[in-house]
Amino acid sequence: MRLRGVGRRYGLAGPWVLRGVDLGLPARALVRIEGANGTGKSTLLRLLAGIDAPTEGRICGDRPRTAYVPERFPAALPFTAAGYLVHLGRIHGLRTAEAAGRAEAWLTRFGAAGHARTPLAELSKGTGQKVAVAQALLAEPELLVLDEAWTGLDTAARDELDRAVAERVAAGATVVFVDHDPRRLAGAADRAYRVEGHGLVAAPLAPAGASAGPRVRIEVAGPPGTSLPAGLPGDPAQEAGEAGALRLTVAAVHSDALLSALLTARPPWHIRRLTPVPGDVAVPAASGVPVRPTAPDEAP
Ligand SMILES: Nc1ncnc2c1ncn2[C@@H]1O[C@H](COP(=O)(O)OP(=O)(O)OP(=O)(O)O)[C@@H](O)[C@H]1O
Repeated sequence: MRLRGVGRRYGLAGPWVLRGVDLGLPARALVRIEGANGTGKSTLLRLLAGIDAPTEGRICGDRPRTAYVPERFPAALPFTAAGYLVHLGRIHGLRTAEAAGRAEAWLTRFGAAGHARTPLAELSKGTGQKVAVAQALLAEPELLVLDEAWTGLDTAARDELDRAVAERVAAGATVVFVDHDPRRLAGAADRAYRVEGHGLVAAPLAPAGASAGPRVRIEVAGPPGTSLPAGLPGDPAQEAGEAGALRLTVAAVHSDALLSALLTARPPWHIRRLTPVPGDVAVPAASGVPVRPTAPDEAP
């Protein structure tokens, strides 16, 4: 999908918010959009998500299966949390039982399973945001558009969303996000753009002075004569490890997806050790990966 010469203004004679925007969205990419307040970030995301149309210009190519987390969640809808997720899952083409299973799984991942039967209107802002994020993730979209989706989430849920984003990208999806925190997924983004002067300009991937985020080292060993699979999540740096092992260094946000890819490779790779890179800030707890590293200095 590609935006060509896209412009958007509100009202017949309103000022242009965006103009002449050209943007291609590659597969398997994490794309950050930044910019000052009111410059048009949400406008751009709504166009990308397909819930708004350009005033001029075109969006070309086949629309990927798309899911979107808006800046404001419409909490007044007459559903329970689980009912809403199943309804959205059905809209995304899932069977009811499958949608219900995914709804339960995502609510559990975000620590909101206890609110499955709570009406949306009675949810706290943070729990409502977990539901908003879950509705987008359960669709396993090819294009995931996140407008300040981390806002209002507790620390554990923010980390979980980081991991879910990395998993989506590892699965080949494109994730486009806006977040007020310049450190959000720093070190993991593949491209960054700033909305400026009604257009898009390339932005540095990690702003000067911002942390590149915690990293982990993973010592792996493959069957003799096997080389590392191509296209691994997080594009890990490689160096020789101990006793014929390979030492991979990757942003911690990609570690779950990387471990999964290695363990499910054919033939599978053996994980010998996982350690945080000294000097980086704390590594988020790994989840959903059927391996526990055995080193005494393993990540928490
Ligand atoms: N539905 C709308 N009708 C009229 N004007 C709108 C509408 N949506 C956005 N705008 C205007 O378009 C401009 C860009 O808004 P937008 O929300 O896209 O910016 P933003 O960069 O996401 O802002 P913020 O950082 O504050 O979230 C603003 O001047 C805003 O008032």
